[in-house]
Amino acid sequence: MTFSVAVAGATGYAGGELLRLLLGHPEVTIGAVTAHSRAGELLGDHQPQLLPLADRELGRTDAATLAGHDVVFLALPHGASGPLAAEITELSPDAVIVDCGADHRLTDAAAWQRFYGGEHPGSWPYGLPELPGAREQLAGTSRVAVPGCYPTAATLAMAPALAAGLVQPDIVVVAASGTSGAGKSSKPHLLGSEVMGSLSVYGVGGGHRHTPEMVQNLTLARNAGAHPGSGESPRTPDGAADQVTVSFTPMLAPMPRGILATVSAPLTVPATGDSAAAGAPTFDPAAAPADATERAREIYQKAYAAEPFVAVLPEGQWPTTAATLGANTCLLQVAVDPAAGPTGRLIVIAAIDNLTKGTAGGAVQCMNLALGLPETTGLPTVGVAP
Ligand SMILES: NC(=O)C1=CN([C@@H]2O[C@H](COP(=O)(O)OP(=O)(O)OC[C@H]3O[C@@H](n4cnc5c(N)ncnc54)[C@H](OP(=O)(O)O)[C@@H]3O)[C@@H](O)[C@H]2O)C=CC1
Ligand SMILES: CC(=O)N[C@@H](CCC(=O)OP(=O)(O)O)C(=O)O
Repeated sequence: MTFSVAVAGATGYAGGELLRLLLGHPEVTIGAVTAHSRAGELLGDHQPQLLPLADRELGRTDAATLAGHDVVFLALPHGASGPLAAEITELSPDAVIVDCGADHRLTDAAAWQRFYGGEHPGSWPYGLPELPGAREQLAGTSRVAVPGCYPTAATLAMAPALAAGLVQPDIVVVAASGTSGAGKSSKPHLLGSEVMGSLSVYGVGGGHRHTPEMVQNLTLARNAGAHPGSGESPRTPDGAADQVTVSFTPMLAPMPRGILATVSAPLTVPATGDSAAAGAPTFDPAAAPADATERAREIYQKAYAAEPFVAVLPEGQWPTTAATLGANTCLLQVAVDPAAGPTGRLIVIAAIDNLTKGTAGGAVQCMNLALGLPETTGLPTVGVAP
């Protein structure tokens, strides 16, 4: 038996990548493919890379067209998926709905209000299976909120260090993204002549809407590590004070896809090995390797040993976006700068393809979990390099 899937937003970048992956998925058949301004046109006119679907007519993005499928992927602008999901559910109560947009990612209504505005649409199970507890929530779910692309890279980069108590909860993220992250609709700052041959920043000073998502994920990772049912008390009696802080600076890189993130935080224990420093590490510095970078590598290798899509590269190798293109992978490398600040600083480099592990690949990974399929079904781990 195969599962029928529909893709709303099939003319967009996320929709196109979803269809590329779904065409190679052995357990699904592709049903409705829908669009907004291009409804009624042929998919092949907008996604020429999807040759087997070139003659498919684009349907309208409405509940009637999307109902009757086992799975519906929504790859629509922010705000469009909440009401549509409710209408689809009325017609197809058992459908699995996977939302690639931001509408259902945040649990904190105040953060939603501040960064997105309008009424908080509520939160759905968060689609990053590698986050503590998430895989269990996603198994058999009928709702998935696919993470933002930058939060995927930043969370995978820093969660193990926070969970292990290796770093203080004071995180700095600087990440460069390819232009497809901004979607297909033309924007003046994304014209070829503005982007080519130039690297630029935006959302500087805490203004980017992915900041609260990173805070949410990294706080969860830290707390999961701090007291994972061991009877240990939380680090502070006041839950809010336990929150991780994130300073995030995004950059636009002159390339179509890929994210390279540099994520760093001060160590809890000085890199030189003096264990009398601030923080309450759950790892044992006395039993860990003397070299701080080696210590960090050990924590990351252990954290991701069983993860099919996250790899800590061999010592001396650094992640590149090219090595992840088209693959549902996140490549990591860690280093400690012992001279940075009083304790030294952990630096983690993460590379993903924003459209694959950063959106559509992550979405298919979650669909697999929701449907009870092996998590890796239909997902490439081999990148297209150079
Ligand atoms: N690009 C990325 O790297 C990532 C994207 N996402 C999320 O995925 C979603 C889609 O992004 P992306 O593919 O990049 O965007 P695009 O701009 O490339 O595509 C948008 C799609 O939505 C359709 N659409 C436009 N307006 C409406 C509307 N009012 N109602 C219904 N459908 C509409 C478009 O149809 P038509 O062409 O017919 O107008 C098109 O199919 C967004 O929520 C985005 O935040 C998440 C993570 C990363
Ligand atoms: C380069 C670029 O512009 N990237 C997008 C993020 C893409 C993404 O993850 O999207 P959503 O949160 O919108 O789903 C941005 O910074 O707004």
